[in-house]
Amino acid sequence: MKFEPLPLKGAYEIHLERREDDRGFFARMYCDDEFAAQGLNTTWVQMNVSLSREAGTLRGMHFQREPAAEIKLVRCLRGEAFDVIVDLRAGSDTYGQHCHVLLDQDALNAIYVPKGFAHGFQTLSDDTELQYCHSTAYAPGHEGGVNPLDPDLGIAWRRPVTVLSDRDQNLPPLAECTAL
Ligand SMILES: Cc1cn([C@H]2C[C@H](O)[C@@H](COP(=O)(O)OP(=O)(O)O[C@H]3O[C@@H](C)C(=O)[C@@H](O)[C@H]3O)O2)c(=O)[nH]c1=O
Repeated sequence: MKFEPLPLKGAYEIHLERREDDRGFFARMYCDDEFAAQGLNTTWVQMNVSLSREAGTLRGMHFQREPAAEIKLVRCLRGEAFDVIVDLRAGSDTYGQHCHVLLDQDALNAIYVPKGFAHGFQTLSDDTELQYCHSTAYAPGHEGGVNPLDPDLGIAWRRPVTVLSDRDQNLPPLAECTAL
């Protein structure tokens, strides 16, 4: 596995390494030892999958507050997604800034999202499936979000938004979010 730091401190793009042979390939998706050596989380309590049928679907920007703040490890199992994180950490030099990774079934990559970030994505192909590992259990009472279309965030979504849940349409702008 290769850990490539993203512009926002603590976040990484992770590249799985293929061992190719005439049958196909083998790759390690997660490794306690390698994550620990990078100082990353090694305790995952929930694994989720989502399928978005229509290209252009947008989900986000989501987070959970303490005491349920979570770290996420996100991969694309099918299709392609423009995956974005926003730094909402109190006192962070990069508060309010975002960065992205193109998650792609063929690229065999993943994004590591530290605590204190909002996360979201837009699908770039039909029937895109994302898999998440979470460090903390789902806690609806501690969920929060920031509006993915807020001009103050300035996220250049890759295509017209085709599907956005009612909840996500009504998320508050960055200016109304309190730091995490
Ligand atoms: C996130 C989650 C949702 N649910 C339920 C609640 C609801 O009935 C249904 C769909 O939930 P949502 O509308 O919140 O799904 P979705 O909008 O896909 O939420 C996800 O968005 C991306 C961007 C993330 O980063 C994830 O952590 C998660 O917040 O699934 C669970 O049972 N467990 C969970 O862990």
